[in-house]
Amino acid sequence: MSTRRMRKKPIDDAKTYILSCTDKDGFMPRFIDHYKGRGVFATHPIEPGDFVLEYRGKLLTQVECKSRKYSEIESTFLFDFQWQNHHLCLDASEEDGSLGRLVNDNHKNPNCVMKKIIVDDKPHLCLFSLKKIEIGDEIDYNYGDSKWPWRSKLKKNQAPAAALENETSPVPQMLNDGPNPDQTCTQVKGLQTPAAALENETSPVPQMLNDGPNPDQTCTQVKGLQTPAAALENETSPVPQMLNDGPNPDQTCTQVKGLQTPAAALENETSPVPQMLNDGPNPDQTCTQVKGLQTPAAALENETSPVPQMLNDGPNPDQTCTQVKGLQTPAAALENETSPVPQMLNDGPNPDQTCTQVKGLQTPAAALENETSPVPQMLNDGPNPDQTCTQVFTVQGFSLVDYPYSDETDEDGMENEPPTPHLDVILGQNDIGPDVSNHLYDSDETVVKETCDEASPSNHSNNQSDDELVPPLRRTKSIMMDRVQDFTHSLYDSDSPEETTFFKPERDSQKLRRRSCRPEVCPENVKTLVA
Ligand SMILES: C[S@@+](CC[C@H](N)C(=O)[O-])C[C@H]1O[C@@H](n2cnc3c(N)ncnc32)[C@H](O)[C@@H]1O
Repeated sequence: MSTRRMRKKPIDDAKTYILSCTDKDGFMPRFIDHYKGRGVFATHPIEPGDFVLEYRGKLLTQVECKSRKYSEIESTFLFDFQWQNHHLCLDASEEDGSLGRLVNDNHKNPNCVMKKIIVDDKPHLCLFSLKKIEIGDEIDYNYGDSKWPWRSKLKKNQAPAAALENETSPVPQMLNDGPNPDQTCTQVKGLQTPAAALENETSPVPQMLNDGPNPDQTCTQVKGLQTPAAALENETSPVPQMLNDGPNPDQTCTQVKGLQTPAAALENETSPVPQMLNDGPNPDQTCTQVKGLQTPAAALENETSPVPQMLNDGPNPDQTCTQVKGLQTPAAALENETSPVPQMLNDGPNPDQTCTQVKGLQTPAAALENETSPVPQMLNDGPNPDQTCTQVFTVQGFSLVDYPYSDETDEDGMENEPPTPHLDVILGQNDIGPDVSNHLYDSDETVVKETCDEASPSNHSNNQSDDELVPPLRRTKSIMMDRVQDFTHSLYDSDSPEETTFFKPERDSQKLRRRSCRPEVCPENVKTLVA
């Protein structure tokens, strides 16, 4: 008799983890180097087509996303995509301990691809493997058609200066821990449904290790998103107004206020885009972290450190003690072998912290700042393509450093090439691996069928075309979801050809920044903090 365990359908697997708001077992974050930062590595073999990780974060409208101010580093955690004619952004800039956000870019030979998965009428971004992934392999995927600085070999022998960046940088975000209450409404609900419970029976994901999101916050959000009452309220809008009540008053009052400035309010009146305005960064989180990042000691260390490689594998201990413990200590590694839920041991952010930051992000001062920014902060149009290209290269400042691990050869001619047309990306994608659809599974069930009710208000798209809402350049930078369909359409059809996802280019800063050790990934910081 065969003892072979039946393989769970990848799509169901994905849903399980989406609903439980946990990461799958079999992956570990590890510090790679000062340029690449952390990466995610397989600790178990992965079959082609397998669900890998969710790219978790806060689901925002692009309008809201643009109204927020992100640091350069934060910006690299923004993932724009389209869904049902809505232009959304997954903001994974908060260090919530999830692994999906730590997966690095590989545009040449990625082993994973991002897909949209709809659960409870809400889109999620998930990585699926394109090929067999062995233990020890780094998980990666193509960030999209963009001249990401690390793809080019540029100036050499210029030492990066993270310390300088720390002095001037507006609060890198990757420090805090604990699940973001904004994110998990649906997930929390999902955790408690019988269906989820059943699914979890076959899942190796224990659910109860963390405190989880604040139920009050979550309920409100879920209400906002899903009750018929909310739909009624939106009589003038074809799209449900997913305006939640905002965060716990202790936390992000200012931010919520900031989000609801008259301009935003006007926008909301006419915008067909669901207003998934959640409450931004958790105020609790970043104060300590920021402190941790900006202490003179840390700065000095960054300046003088000869870049030790591989000493640690995770975030700055100052920030995420619990998280680091859970995720990254050797003990945690062992734990990971037996426990698939390394993420949820901590207890969320401290409400005291980021009020100031949040304020700073949203106050009129921030708006003024935007006025002087070379990057237009407009509602739907995003940056001018030209500006953006420059921005990608100059704002991030990567071009200043010798990126020793560039995966681009000089022959690639990336340096002087204009942004690759979208079509090239699609074609390029065909090269990234074999068609693995046969290895997946054959399911008649699609995520969309399962969760997207035709009558759902969220399906009432406006007449505006994508072109009107999304600037062409963004498209050129997008990760085309549909290219994934080559091998995944047999799985589900949650993507429509026009739907795209892509990371945002850096938008806010005008300065050339240099960077080396990002504090949250600096081994020396970890050492110091651990000591
Ligand atoms: C979404 S984050 C990925 C996690 C990141 N490595 C970290 O430690 O937080 C994107 C950032 O990772 C780095 N990165 C991603 N892919 C890279 C690559 N192929 N080479 C070098 N750096 C990369 C860049 O700094 C980029 O801004």
